[in-house]
Amino acid sequence: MELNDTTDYQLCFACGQRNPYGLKLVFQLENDTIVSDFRPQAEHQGFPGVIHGGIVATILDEALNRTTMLADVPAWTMTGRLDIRYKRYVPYGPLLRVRAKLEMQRGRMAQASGYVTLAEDENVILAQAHGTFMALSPEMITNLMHENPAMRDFFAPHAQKPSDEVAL
Ligand SMILES: CCCCCCCCCCCCCC(=O)SCCNC(=O)CCNC(=O)[C@H](O)C(C)(C)COP(=O)(O)OP(=O)(O)OC[C@H]1O[C@@H](n2cnc3c(N)ncnc32)[C@H](O)[C@@H]1OP(=O)(O)O
Repeated sequence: MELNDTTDYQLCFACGQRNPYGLKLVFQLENDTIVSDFRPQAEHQGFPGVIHGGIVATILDEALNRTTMLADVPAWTMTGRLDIRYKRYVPYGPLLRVRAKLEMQRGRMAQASGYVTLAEDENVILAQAHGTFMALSPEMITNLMHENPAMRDFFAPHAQKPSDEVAL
């Protein structure tokens, strides 16, 4: 199962390795959870020494989103709802870890939860989140593949063969 974009797109703000302004997160599967370590840069601060809450939200959003790849029917999803509790300020300096798990999937909807912690001690929970995610519609996937042929492999389980493709 491919958790990271290896196509020539790679512009996602959170995970795109070609996005010069992005966070360049790389995800791994670990015991049914999605994990990524992240070392914030100076530009990710809000208050001095404090990582901006929007950056923390992005990390959680992206990790929770990835858990839908662990569903019985893996799917790429859009975030419908994201609830975050910022428990402690996220410090600029130490390596951080985000870990997320799939809570449930029903039809096109999935729910997931996760944490941002210090990488060296996952007992130090800095922020936690719960979210609802909706599988991309077949029409949206077809459009994405039409506009970005490299995504065909990425979405292969859902892909229509070229001969099936409807004129857009
Ligand atoms: C090569 C590939 C590379 C890929 C790039 C790398 C990966 C990048 C990954 C990036 C990841 C980045 C992540 C991002 O940044 S994703 C971007 C941020 N999110 C969005 O832009 C989403 C915008 N909203 C929508 O598109 C639609 O509203 C969605 C898709 C969410 C639903 O619209 P849809 O038309 O599908 O459904 P419906 O409206 O008919 O509703 C049907 C039912 O579904 C349930 N429901 C619906 N909404 C919610 C909700 N909010 N909470 C709870 N439940 C919800 C509810 O039961 C509802 O029934 P009812 O209650 O109405 O009766």
